[in-house]
This record gives sequence, C-alpha cells and structure tokens, in this order.
Amino acid sequence: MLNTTGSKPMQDIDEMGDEHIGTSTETPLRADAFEMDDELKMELIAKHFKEIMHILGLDLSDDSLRGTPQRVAKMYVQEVFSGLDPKNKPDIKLFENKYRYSEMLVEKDITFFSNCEHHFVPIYGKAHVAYISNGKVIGLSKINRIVQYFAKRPQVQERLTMQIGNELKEMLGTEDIAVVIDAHHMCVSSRGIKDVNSATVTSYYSGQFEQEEKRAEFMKYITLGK
Ligand SMILES: Nc1nc2c(ncn2[C@@H]2O[C@H](COP(=O)(O)OP(=O)(O)OP(=O)(O)O)[C@@H](O)[C@H]2O)c(=O)[nH]1
Ligand SMILES: [Zn+2]
Repeated sequence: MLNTTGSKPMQDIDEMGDEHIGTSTETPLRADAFEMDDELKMELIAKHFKEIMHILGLDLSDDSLRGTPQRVAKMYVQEVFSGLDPKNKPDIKLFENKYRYSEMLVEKDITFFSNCEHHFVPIYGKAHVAYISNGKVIGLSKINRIVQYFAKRPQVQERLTMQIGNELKEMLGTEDIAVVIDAHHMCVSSRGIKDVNSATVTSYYSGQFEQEEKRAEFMKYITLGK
C-alpha cells in the first residue's frame, strides 16, 4: 500500500515530513516515488548533499571532498537504498518439491547491512530464515537475495523482519515461515547511548512455527556450532 501523501510534487520537499500513521508493514513511500529516474535522483541528492556539506563548513574545493556529493548520491540510489525500487527486486523462480522433502529448511547466518530510518546509520547483523515447503522449493541463494533486497532500504528492524517473512510466505505459498534477525544498530553503538555490546533480536513465526516444538527445532539449528 502506498502512502497517499505522494500526490504532491517532488520539489515540495518542505512538506515531505507530513505525519502519516500507517498500520502496514510496507515501507512508507510516496505515490510518486518512482516518477523520477535514477539519474535525476542522483543529481538532486548530490546537489542537496553538497549543500549539507557546505553548511557544515566543509571546503568542497578540497580534492578529497569534491566528489563526495556524487559518491553519496550513487551509493544511496544504486547500493544502500536500491531495495526501495521494485525494479530491483530479485527475479525468483521456484521449483517443484520433487524430492518430497517435508522437514524445515533453514538458511542461517545471512549477513546483511541495512540503515536505520531514524538516523540513516548502519544496522548490520544476521538473518536466519526457515520454511516448510507446501509443494514449492526456492533456490538457497534466493533466500539471501530476498533478505538483501529488503535490507537495502531505510529500515526499522521489526519491519525488515516482517517484510522478509511476508514475502517468503506469499512467494512460496506456505504459511510455515520463520525469520529471526540478530542485529547491531550503529545509532545505539556509535552515538546516543553508545552501547557497543547490546544487540536487537526480532522474529516472525507463522503456520507450524507458531508451535513451540517447531520454534525450538529452528532455534536448535540456528545455534548449532555456537
Ligand atoms: N523499534 C525500533 N527502534 C529503533 C530502530 N532503530 C533505531 N531505533 C530507535 O529509534 C529511537 C528514536 O528515538 P528518538 O528519541 O526520536 O531519537 P534520539 O533522540 O536520537 O534518541 P537516542 O538514540 O536515544 O539518542 C531510538 O531509541 C533508536 O534506538 C529499530 O529498528 N526499531
Ligand atoms: Zn537509528
């Protein structure tokens, strides 16, 4: 579901901070989020980032700083926030479960890097995912790709966890999905409270994973060897 505040022109950035209380697990995007192409987005981000650097008092004629606005713009659009755009969603083909494998499949220790939407600093950690096939099987690397796609957005960990869970549920046509994310937020470690040791754990359980026994089995696998 798209945020309907997006009917405003993109230039109207002073009004982009409108309060919008959504109940969805979708990332709150403006309706016109993809009207600009990536080239124009990078050009405008670079322009505004240059302004931020200028306001901070940095000398943009310095050799090392001169290219930074363009580097940041490219990094935002093509790398760290590329998962905002559905055109970058991984193309995933499923297979028939011809082996009739009926136990859970666990893809664990998927390293990801995301960014906190409150401070725009990194969140990094591990995602552990499991599903029980309802006839369809997914290539292993595609599970990692789904995690990376949703991580490459400004995020809160709860939403990241649910977006991965919901996507797998829909794609695989099974209710039986588990996602656990164990992550560090640099907004907690490098600033603010500056706690370098705490970690945040979130989970998504549906279908058979709502049973204590299945969760315990999943937990056993993700802690194997630790
Ligand atoms: N629930 C949740 N909170 C997050 C996440 N990432 C960051 N936060 C928190 O979002 C909150 C934002 O609080 P504010 O009080 O508006 O921000 P702040 O003044 O920078 O707060 P401090 O970090 O305590 O200095 C902070 O407590 C962050 O730790 C996340 O993924 N999930
Ligand atoms: Zn933060």
